[in-house]
Amino acid sequence: MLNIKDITVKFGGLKALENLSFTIQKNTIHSLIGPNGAGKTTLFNVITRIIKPNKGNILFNNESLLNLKSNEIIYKGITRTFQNLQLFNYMNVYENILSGYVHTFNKNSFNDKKLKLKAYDVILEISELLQIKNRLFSYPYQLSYGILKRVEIARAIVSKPSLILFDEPAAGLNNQETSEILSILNLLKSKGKTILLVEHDMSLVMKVSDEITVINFGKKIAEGAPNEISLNEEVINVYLGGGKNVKKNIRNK
Ligand SMILES: Nc1ncnc2c1ncn2[C@@H]1O[C@H](COP(=O)(O)OP(=O)(O)OP(=O)(O)O)[C@@H](O)[C@H]1O
Repeated sequence: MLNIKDITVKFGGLKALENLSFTIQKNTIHSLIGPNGAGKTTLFNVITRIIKPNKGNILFNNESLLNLKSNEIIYKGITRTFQNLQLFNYMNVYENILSGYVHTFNKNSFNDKKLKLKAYDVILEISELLQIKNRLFSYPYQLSYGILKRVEIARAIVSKPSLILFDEPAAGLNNQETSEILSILNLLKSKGKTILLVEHDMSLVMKVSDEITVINFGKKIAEGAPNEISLNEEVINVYLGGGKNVKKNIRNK
């Protein structure tokens, strides 16, 4: 479904990504892991056309994404969530979710009653799925971080994308909220979605992933199923074996 082909991104003298290639199969949960600064968010920014790579290509269903502008990606069926919440604080939950849907409107159809009703139906369906229906008219400052994460997911899926990029959905969440994220990811997969997940919570990654790609300093160092990755010596050395992430994993178990 998504072919990342030989991507290199340079920031001045720093190679944030170097000849990175991997493929995400349709209707799978594919995780991208690696230490801080490995290049994970940079790859999300390349896929969503925020950053232009110096080299390589990204093919989505065999079509290059590099010919598109950032705001055209959604029409191809690709959406994302952000590492730090990017909700509109002056909008209520309904309006925030609607902001992920308005690309189907144009300036002549903004007052079209039928379209508004359709948007209402879709938002209701999505908010029911994510169990935030009773929060639709609350404002972000009134909600817990866990609920806000779900609102952001609702906004990302309201356009019915086929590929969703999740940038650290469990960051800052407690165990209960993290297990809700696990259920949401599995639910989306059961509905036919394909997911690219960037996440530091290894307990979540190991439980939810079909395939894992590991990068370090912008280069792929391993790829495989969770059981293979958790036994891979290089991955253990550079990422799983010590420091901050291990502490995080223990905290999240
Ligand atoms: N706009 C930029 N300008 C210069 N350097 C950047 C820029 N964006 C990222 N970098 C650098 O590129 C490297 C990769 O960063 P990136 O944010 O992609 O890592 P990451 O794997 O997502 O890290 P984390 O797990 O901490 O979120 C880092 O060394 C970072 O400092």
